[in-house]
Amino acid sequence: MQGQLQQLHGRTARLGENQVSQTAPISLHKRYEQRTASRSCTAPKAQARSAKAQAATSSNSSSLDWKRNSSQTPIDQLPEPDGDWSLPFIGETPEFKANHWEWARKRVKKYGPVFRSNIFGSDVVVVTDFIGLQKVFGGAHKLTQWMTAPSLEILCDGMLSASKEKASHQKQRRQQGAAFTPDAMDAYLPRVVATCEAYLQEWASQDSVNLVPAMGELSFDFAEGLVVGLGIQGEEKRILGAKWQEFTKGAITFTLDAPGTPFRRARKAKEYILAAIKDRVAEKTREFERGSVKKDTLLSFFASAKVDEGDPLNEPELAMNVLMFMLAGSDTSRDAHKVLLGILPQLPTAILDELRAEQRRIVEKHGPGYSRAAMGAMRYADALAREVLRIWGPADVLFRLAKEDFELHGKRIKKGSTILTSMLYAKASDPRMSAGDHELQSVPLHMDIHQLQASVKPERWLDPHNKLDMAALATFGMGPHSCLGAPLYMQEAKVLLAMIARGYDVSNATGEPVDWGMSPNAAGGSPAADVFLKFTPHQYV
Ligand code: HEM
Repeated sequence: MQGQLQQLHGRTARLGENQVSQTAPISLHKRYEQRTASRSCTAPKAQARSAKAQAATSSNSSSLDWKRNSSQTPIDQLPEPDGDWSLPFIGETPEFKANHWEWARKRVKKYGPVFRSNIFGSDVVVVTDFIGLQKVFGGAHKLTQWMTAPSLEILCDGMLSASKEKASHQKQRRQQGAAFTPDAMDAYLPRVVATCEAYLQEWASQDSVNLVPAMGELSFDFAEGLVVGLGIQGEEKRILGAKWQEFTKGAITFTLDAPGTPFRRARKAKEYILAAIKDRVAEKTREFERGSVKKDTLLSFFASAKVDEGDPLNEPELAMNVLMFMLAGSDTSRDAHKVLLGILPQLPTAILDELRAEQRRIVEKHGPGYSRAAMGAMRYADALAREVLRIWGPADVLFRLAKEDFELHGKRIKKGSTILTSMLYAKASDPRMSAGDHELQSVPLHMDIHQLQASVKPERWLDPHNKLDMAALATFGMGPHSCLGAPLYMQEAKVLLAMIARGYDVSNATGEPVDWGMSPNAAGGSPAADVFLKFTPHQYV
């Protein structure tokens, strides 16, 4: 399901109709060479330079700050960003897709933290640090406008345009936000627990589990079950899952609506899915009419918020919202769970020991169940899940449109420019994490998934001096459009980690260390080849 709702839940997005993002996969050997290229010791000078350059940087969402022009020079006298957008169509896409870090690193060194490029057939202004992200995302609806691929807009029947204007977006967010409150999270918890239990038991009964397809099934189950709660099983579920794949594969593509095109297949798949959820939506509408609504799914919380706002319940519109929630929550979660579970066999023993020790303390205090209090006490599991998202999070790029001319790092971003925010490079160069090596080697040590001993440090999230919040992950976006589903993903991740820590050993049945590829969304995929895990029951807690 590579073609996901890229802008709603931010993976490497492809822009509209002239998006040709596939490049030839590079060989494993080549990938290794690129990864290790110029990996040398960190220069203290570079460290100091980097820390100084970003001393004022904070990614805390509370400090999201924007000002149209922070320089002394009038905007129309500022220079435009440097860079190369002379190559039309393919532009720098192959280099970007092959190795996002290296592509950004070279250009930041040459042009500074904001430069221009041509990616996926569009001229873009690239923003690569947290100062820039704060301005671009914090300035939503004023300096910048949310954007997505035309194919997706059409498939969602124009509903995504609500995200573009302040008033409609705020209203939409209020209503959608009702599905992610702490009370809503409590309502979903039993289903999350039951789903994780069932999958872990099933995986333990198998000789080995193919990581990526298994996480695809799990995430689809989470998405379908928590959003709409169809309660389907067997063949019916298999067909719906297949239709879902067709829909998401064709959601970001050329808008050519002809027989056999991905867009036509996606449109047909969408109609099938909407028909499948129609009855459940109608049932929910009747519950409202009877005044006996059972709040147990995202749909029910969202519909209640609409009623509270005095909006009449319209079944087709509810169904489209269900589709959007599922779209937002499935592939991103699959990719995040894939890394969370895939790295377990390679994690330093001390981390696994601490995870189990925390679960022992929690069970002693709260009992074996998964209550709100028990979930709240899982601070180490929470920190580990964040750390994995930080290192190899699904969203490494988001796009925005400049609504008006504004200044960034002394450059003029012109109204109408497409802005590509590199969340991956912003994290790589985050002075709270990087020792400066992001300037010297393509993958900085603090984000190197192939060197977990050095990169994974859950404790950095537990030290209040670091002042890290979810925005520091960048992977959930920042500012007014930031991910509403983050608490739901974190709940799933914590339950999975807790159950594994209490009762399973996870080993790599492939026999070789996992090759995660060049970056989370690099051409060639991540992981670069099938990974098989073995789940062995072991009563630790
Ligand atoms: C690891 C999992 C996830 C990741 C990495 C992720 C990432 C993101 C990102 C980056 C955005 C911001 C997009 C932008 O600014 O253009 C976003 C928005 C959103 N996400 Fe997620 N997401 C995840 C899971 C979920 C889940 C499980 C749901 C719900 C079922 C969800 C619902 C949403 C919604 C509704 C928005 C739109 C917010 C708005 O525009 O106001 N996400 N997500």
